Amino acid sequence: MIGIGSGSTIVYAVERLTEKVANEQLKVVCIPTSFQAKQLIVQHKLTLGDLDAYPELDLCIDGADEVDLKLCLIKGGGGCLLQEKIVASCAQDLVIIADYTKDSKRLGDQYKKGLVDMFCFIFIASIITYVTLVRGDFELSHGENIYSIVFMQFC
Ligand SMILES: O=C[C@H](O)[C@H](O)[C@H](O)COP(=O)(O)O
Repeated sequence: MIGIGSGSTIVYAVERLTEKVANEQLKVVCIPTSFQAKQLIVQHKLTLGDLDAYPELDLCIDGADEVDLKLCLIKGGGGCLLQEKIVASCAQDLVIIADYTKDSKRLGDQYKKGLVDMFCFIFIASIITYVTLVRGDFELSHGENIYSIVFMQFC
């Protein structure tokens, strides 16, 4: 069981993994850290899994946005903030692949962006609480990534 990270660097690792799986007839299940990682796994015809079925991973491979002298990292520049940390936390080992462009004396010297992960279910739960308290009853419906709130009554 291997966690597969996101970004541009991980693509090389997935290509190599695909060759190894084919050449050595390995049985490997890949758990994605993002939608991009899921697509990468599917494109390479690797076996796709998830944490529900495989909560314990042998390894997780990922990239990084910046790496300092003590090997501390900035990650998540591609927006895979929470999911990649959850997948990595389920793995016995985490392998980070980074080239010299990610090298930094002090974190933040190179990578200056700040990102916030907004998880729909948390967002929606907050809206439900707020709206119930302030505005009264409503109906909530949702599709894959689309949420809509129909208010039954306005105060
Ligand atoms: O959210 C994205 C992930 O943390 C990536 O691993 C990180 O941004 C590095 O991506 P790249 O290999 O494209 O530099």
